[in-house]
Amino acid sequence: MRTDNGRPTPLAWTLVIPLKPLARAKSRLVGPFARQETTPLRPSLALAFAQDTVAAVAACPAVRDVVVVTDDELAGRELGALGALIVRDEPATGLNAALRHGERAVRALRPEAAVAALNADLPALRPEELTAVLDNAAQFPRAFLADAAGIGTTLLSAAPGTELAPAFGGASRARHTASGAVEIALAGVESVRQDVDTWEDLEAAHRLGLGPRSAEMFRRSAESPA
Ligand SMILES: Nc1nc2c(ncn2[C@@H]2O[C@H](COP(=O)(O)OP(=O)(O)OP(=O)(O)O)[C@@H](O)[C@H]2O)c(=O)[nH]1
Ligand SMILES: C=C(OP(=O)(O)O)C(=O)O
Repeated sequence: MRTDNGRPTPLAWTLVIPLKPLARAKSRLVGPFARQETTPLRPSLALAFAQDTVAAVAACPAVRDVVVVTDDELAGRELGALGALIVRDEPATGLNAALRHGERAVRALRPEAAVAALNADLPALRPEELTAVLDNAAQFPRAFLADAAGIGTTLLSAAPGTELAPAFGGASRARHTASGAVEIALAGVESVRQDVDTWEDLEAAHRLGLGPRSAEMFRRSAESPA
């Protein structure tokens, strides 16, 4: 479809964001608080990352709906308060099953939706960089963005009428390429690539500029006694 000025009509996207139960999330995130085995900081960091991710997605003009697939009660409440629609992780059989379930829920509600899966651990995410990625993705039936490490994936998109066919987890960049998805080759979208699994990732996201909730949790974590 084209607008009066001849440009293609921008797609209205629905983003599907998967989130593990917070108590099990971010198991590789070992920082200055590492020896505090029972620390509540790791789940709180995971929640803060998800809140900053969802807030940035909700502020992106290309996005119509944000769907979070999670069984976590607290996260469901907090992310719902930011405008996300919460879908229970009914399959409860891992990340890709959760994404397929979220995609089915979206397509039942909006059969013509353009859908993109996005990780919940992008605490430096900037709406304008997400817009650039989605505008680029709109040219292809399926597209993906590699993570900052160049091994994984932070976003996978599917045009209306195309299945997402997610293959996230570990070295998913190669799997998404092999599946026929087009790799998005954009510069200047570091905030969409910078997922946080380790403390070093969190420091890298801090250098890019963390969202407010993650910045506060980063400060508290860094000050916490080892
Ligand atoms: N709903 C749902 N989301 C998941 C599941 N597994 C992972 N995720 C989410 O998928 C994204 C990438 O997950 P991972 O890197 O595998 O898990 P993580 O908790 O972020 O980190 P690790 O514990 O270090 O693996 C994050 O947004 C997770 O919360 C799952 O089984 N169900
Ligand atoms: C799930 C993924 O991310 P990570 O395991 O790096 O969090 C992925 O890149 O497919």
